[in-house]
Amino acid sequence: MNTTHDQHGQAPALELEGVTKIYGGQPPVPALRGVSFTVRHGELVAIVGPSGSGKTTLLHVMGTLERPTDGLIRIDGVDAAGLGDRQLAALRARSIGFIFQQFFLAEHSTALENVANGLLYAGVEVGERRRRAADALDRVGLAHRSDFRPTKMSGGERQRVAIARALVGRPAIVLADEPTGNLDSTTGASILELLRELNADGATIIMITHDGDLAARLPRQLHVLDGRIISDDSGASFAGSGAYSRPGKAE
Ligand SMILES: Nc1ncnc2c1ncn2[C@@H]1O[C@H](COP(=O)(O)OP(=O)(O)OP(=O)(O)O)[C@@H](O)[C@H]1O
Repeated sequence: MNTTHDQHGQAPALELEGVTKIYGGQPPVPALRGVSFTVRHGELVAIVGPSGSGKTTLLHVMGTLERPTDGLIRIDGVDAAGLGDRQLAALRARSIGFIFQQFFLAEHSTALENVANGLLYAGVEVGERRRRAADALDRVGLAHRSDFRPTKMSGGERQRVAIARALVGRPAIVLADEPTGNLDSTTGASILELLRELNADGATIIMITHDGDLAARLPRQLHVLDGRIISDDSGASFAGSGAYSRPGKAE
């Protein structure tokens, strides 16, 4: 596959071409069956499908947490298949931010320490890590909670800390796995709005969800069924104000 650079010579944030994933066993389970798509810098994309359709497998493969059985993955123009495990871990630390339904915060560390730890493997010295973490907490509206531990925070606040941690290294892509799944609908809506604001500010975000209504609120939806992308809908109308609409951005 040849990387398609845009008019500024920039490679896409993420490219998948003919990706398959077959889990071994008797019988083998084909979880992904020839998945191809491109996500450009600055996009906000939902990957939506029912339980068992392959979303989690796709997230793991996009995030280089698992290698595909076949096919190509490029992160910011870098071919993941050509990298050994240590180089892949370095690419992941530099280029990918993760947000999970269960937050996965260190309970005994403060919000600031949790976010600063997002830079542990990026070769940034400790003072700078803390400065950038404070900035990231400010971006998610939690500057006043820097010294709180997650145990003293609401679910929505915990997810904001996790989002700050994912964004603190300014990765090429942020992968969010059901980020509102553990939250009530009002808090979930505010987290979705935050993701839209961060995207309007330049972050490239891919959100996995089983919730079609949630997906419909993002500018592009990739529908997954039985390990295949069955549709790629761009330019859907926004349920919100439209302030973050990016007409012509998603192709
Ligand atoms: N480690 C594994 N070993 C064997 N089969 C697996 C494994 N992980 C997932 N599968 C199978 O691969 C298919 C896709 O699973 P996957 O978890 O990716 O779907 P999903 O869309 O994320 O589902 P959910 O929304 O329920 O989490 C399913 O048939 C599942 O049973």
